[in-house]
Amino acid sequence: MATSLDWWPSPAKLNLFLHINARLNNGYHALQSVFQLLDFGDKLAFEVNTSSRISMKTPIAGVKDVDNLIFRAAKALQEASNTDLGCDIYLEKVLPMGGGIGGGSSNAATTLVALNHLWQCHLSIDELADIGLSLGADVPIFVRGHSAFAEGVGEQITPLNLANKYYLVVFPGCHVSTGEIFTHPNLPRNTPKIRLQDYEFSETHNDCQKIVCERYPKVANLLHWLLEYAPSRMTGTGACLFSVFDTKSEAERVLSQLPEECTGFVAQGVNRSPLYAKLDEI
Ligand SMILES: C[C@@](CO)(OP(=O)(O)O)[C@H](O)COP(=O)(O)OP(=O)(O)OC[C@H]1O[C@@H](n2ccc(N)nc2=O)[C@H](O)[C@@H]1O
Ligand SMILES: Nc1ncnc2c1ncn2[C@@H]1O[C@H](COP(=O)(O)OP(=O)(O)O)[C@@H](O)[C@H]1O
Repeated sequence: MATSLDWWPSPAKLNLFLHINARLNNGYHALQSVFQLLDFGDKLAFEVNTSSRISMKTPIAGVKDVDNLIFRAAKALQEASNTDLGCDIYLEKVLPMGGGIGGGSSNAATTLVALNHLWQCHLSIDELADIGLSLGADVPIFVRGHSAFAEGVGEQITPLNLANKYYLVVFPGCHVSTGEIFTHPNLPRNTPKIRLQDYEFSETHNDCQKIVCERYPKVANLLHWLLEYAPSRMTGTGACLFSVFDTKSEAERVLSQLPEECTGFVAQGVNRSPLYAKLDEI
């Protein structure tokens, strides 16, 4: 690995709630959710070359480079901007994959925003968000870089200023496929829409949680355990769970007592993505 790489943050998100309002004709589902960005995540570094070659220097085990959302994002930007430039890409992965904390989508967004700057493509945020949506429903949120209320399949976004709570995020040690949950016959699919101004954590829920708990006892047991300490819920389609705290020390105390088979981290909720704090520094 090169000696001094310039790292770009790729933060995690939580779905503080997830209501499924309808099944759409294309098989997707209309949702409402609050996306809370966190001050914790993966890191990416890019070394620009003039050969137009895009190369993953730190491949992800089990994910082919052509399927890696980072590679796909770089390729999509190369095509959209007509640049002749390429890059070597380094990834420091800390977020569990398929955990509902958006690691892959965030990696794609960081790649789009960083390379737009490094390749001097001058695409607007709207253009980057459109490219992002073609890669995954959650990518536009990370491109726009603000905690948000989301509707539709996640593309209708209203930025939000949320209280900067501390979150204990726990990975129960099992992966849940998003497709598996959305195709389940018993998934609730007609939760009435709420108005953004009526949003309160305690008045909302995650429509995927019951099915995931039924199919994955590890998730159910861990949720039961966490609820003894703090308000707790599943994020996205799982399998990660989170608990909400007012102070970092309370969250860290519960982290230190986690059952052995789980891993977790404590992060603060942030309204603005650390990705944009990095851009500001440049
Ligand atoms: C529901 C969320 C909330 O954050 O779950 P997580 O993936 O984070 O757990 C996401 O929007 C997920 O987005 P993403 O993970 O990009 O999903 P995609 O790859 O686009 O879709 C995987 C599959 O899930 C189903 N799907 C996904 C999103 C959606 N709004 N309706 C769906 O029915 C479709 O069957 C699709 O084929
Ligand atoms: N750079 C990447 N990081 C994580 N996952 C990726 C990446 N590229 C492709 N994937 C694929 O996307 C899937 C979902 O990943 P991720 O976004 O981390 O989970 P989730 O959508 O549940 O939050 C992974 O299981 C993996 O197969």
